Amino acid sequence: MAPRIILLFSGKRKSGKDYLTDQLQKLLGDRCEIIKISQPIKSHWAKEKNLNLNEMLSDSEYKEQYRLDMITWSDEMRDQDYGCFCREACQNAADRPIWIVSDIRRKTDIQWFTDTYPDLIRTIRITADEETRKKRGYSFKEGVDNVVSECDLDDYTLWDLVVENGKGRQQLEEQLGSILGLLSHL
Ligand SMILES: Nc1ncnc2c1ncn2[C@@H]1O[C@H](COP(=O)(O)OP(=O)(O)OP(=O)(O)O)[C@@H](O)[C@H]1O
Ligand SMILES: C[C@@](O)(CCOP(=O)(O)O)CC(=O)O
Repeated sequence: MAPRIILLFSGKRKSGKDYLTDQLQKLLGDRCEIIKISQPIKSHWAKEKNLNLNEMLSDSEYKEQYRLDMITWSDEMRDQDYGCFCREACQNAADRPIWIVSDIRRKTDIQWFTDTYPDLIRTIRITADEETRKKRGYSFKEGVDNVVSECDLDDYTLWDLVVENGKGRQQLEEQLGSILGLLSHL
């Protein structure tokens, strides 16, 4: 079964992309599949450097030591083929009607999904104020927080939905309800 809808989630570090997409998955159960574009990047890096892949995929501090190197390496790969990680992540995804891509970071990510799955794409931006993100473990890092990886979608305005997940956030049920609204035609 090919996906019937693909939700693309974007947001700055510690805005809550993994948190909200995990909660959404709990609600949707086996109707949905979470896809991470960073999965093939982290897998490659974990193999190369003999690292703990599960820790790399979690929200722990562990992955932060390697973020800068992973950005540099993955951008070199994208320069040759901007869709390489999107494609690999989707190839490994289960056949489920709803795909949730939890880490859209670049305009080229949106372009690849829109070109590959026309009409199925909905884009969601998660926002959170800096103070809240800092409480969740964010601290500014040169070469990480001021480069394309974090900033390319700052000036993107065509979101289907923006979900506030900082100080002004609604209850979780309301946040999830607004996202479910994008699936109402299914
Ligand atoms: N609405 C929320 N309520 C409670 N805790 C939250 C909420 N949103 C996020 N968090 C917590 O904040 C931390 C960071 O969130 P999360 O890992 O989802 O961010 P992220 O955007 O995926 O970050 P990164 O880009 O660094 O992977 C996690 O420990 C998560 O549980
Ligand atoms: C290297 C990178 O994929 C790390 C993403 O880690 P995370 O989604 O923040 O867990 C970021 C990027 O692709 O620019």
